Amino acid sequence: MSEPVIQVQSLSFSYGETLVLEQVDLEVRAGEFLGLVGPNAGGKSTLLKLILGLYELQQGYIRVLGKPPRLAVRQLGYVPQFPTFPRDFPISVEEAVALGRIGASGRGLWGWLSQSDRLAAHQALAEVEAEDLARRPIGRLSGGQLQRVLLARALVSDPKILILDEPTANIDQRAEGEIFDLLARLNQRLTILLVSHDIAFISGYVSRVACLNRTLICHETQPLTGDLIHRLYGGPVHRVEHRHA
Ligand SMILES: Nc1ncnc2c1ncn2[C@@H]1O[C@H](COP(=O)(O)OP(=O)(O)OP(=O)(O)O)[C@@H](O)[C@H]1O
Repeated sequence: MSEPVIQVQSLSFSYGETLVLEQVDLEVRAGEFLGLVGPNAGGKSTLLKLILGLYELQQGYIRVLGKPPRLAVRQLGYVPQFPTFPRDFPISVEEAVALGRIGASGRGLWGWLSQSDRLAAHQALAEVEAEDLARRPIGRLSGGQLQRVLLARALVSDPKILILDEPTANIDQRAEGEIFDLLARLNQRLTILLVSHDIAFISGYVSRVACLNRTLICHETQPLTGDLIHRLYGGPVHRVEHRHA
């Protein structure tokens, strides 16, 4: 079995008085394509942000590539649920993608783009089949095109793990299929952790599904059953046995 690249143990997290993650254990192994599913407000984005080192750990243990999250962040590519720049930001696609590299390198956001930044941006855009968009203003993209560009921005720093939060929430089914075909290809060289609401759709692509509704409800390799989905979205929340391949 391949080595674990993300290890989460006994993780609990609260916003003020509100407990949103309780005793979560999760392991992602090198080469996996793990789908993290669950109802709204189940804590999925919070778990991703803890893995990315964006939030301070309160209780429990996280290691990413064997290191505390903040020390591993440059080896992670992140596609957030909502882009962090406004759509009318006056920059080109090429510049927006290259900014992903500047963030990862620790240089200031407004450092000049070097020739190698531009080259890396073009390579990342080629990898997501969007090189033709390089000169386009970032505000003039369709939802599907913007998602590709955000994916290129996550790839530009040459990460080992790709983390995506609902990457296809606002695009049509055809564009969604194209993005997932692309992710399946990227999974040949990268570990992927992806949050989604759509269990039925992602189960055709992912190698494993973990279900989160405050606690980790399942950690499956088998197809999801109606009973499990009921427990996840409808019934009372309790932990069930984790099963590994
Ligand atoms: N910065 C914050 N401050 C306070 N509460 C927050 C914050 N971020 C999230 N929450 C709350 O924590 C809970 C879990 O939110 P989170 O975004 O992690 O869930 P999610 O499973 O990703 O939801 P969704 O599927 O709707 O995106 C929700 O009740 C949310 O309102």
